[in-house]
Amino acid sequence: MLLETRNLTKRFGGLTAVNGVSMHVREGEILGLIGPNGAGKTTMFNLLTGVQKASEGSVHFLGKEITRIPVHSIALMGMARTFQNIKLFGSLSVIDNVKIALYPKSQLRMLNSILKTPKYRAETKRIEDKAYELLLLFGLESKANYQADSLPYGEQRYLEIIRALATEPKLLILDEPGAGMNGAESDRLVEHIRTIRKAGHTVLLIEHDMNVIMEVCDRIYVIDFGEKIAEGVPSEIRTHPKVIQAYLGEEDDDDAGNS
Ligand SMILES: Nc1ncnc2c1ncn2[C@@H]1O[C@H](COP(=O)(O)OP(=O)(O)OP(=O)(O)O)[C@@H](O)[C@H]1O
Repeated sequence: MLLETRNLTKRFGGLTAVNGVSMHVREGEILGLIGPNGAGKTTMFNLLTGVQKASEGSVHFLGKEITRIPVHSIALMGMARTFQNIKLFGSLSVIDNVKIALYPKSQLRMLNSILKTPKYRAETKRIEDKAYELLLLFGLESKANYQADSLPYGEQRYLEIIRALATEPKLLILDEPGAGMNGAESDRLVEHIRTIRKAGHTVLLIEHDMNVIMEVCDRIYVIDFGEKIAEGVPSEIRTHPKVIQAYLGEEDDDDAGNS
């Protein structure tokens, strides 16, 4: 098992944001975690990535308990994430944004770079090729030399995913990747996530948007009021009475808010 939570619980004072959630992610799958507004998705995400610490229960990654491990150590173990807010180097080119993410794994050393040794040149070429290969996955290769913040919103979010992939993570966690995208952008997102899976990556997708999740996930967990209310393949989730109830309840809330 790549990632596993056992009875994970997080309390904020009197409020239990996540309540005894057990879930697992298998290698090579695309797993979805969904739930209506305030269900506890962000809190789950923070517990998995180490940003917040559990009140009870545990998180295991690659067979090791990581419940109390600092966030940067978890990242070094191979858990990569994207952020809800775009965090690119906006004034740099698209390809330089990818290259920066590739450097920590590269063999470049200061001396090699000063002396411009053959090893340095070979490694620079390897990074350039790898960066193009990643851009190609998302159809961004023709925009490699554009300034990153000149890209449309959806493509900036794709670039964020590419940067996370560049670190060659064992697990990629995408936090609401479809948020703020228009219909065409989120359709392309679905295609790109499928491409990532074909390339052998394991993805945990945390989303509010049911459509994106239903299109790409192998399995789905649904939480509501901090508790797991359903798990299964998309067809099971789509027709699950508790899921329908949770999302319909949300629509009712929205109606009430709008009237
Ligand atoms: N730091 C915090 N202190 C107190 N309460 C919190 C904190 N973080 C989250 N909560 C509460 O925990 C519950 C779950 O919130 P969370 O943000 O995890 O839900 P969510 O599913 O991500 O919601 P959304 O889709 O609206 O972002 C909510 O009632 C929220 O108000």
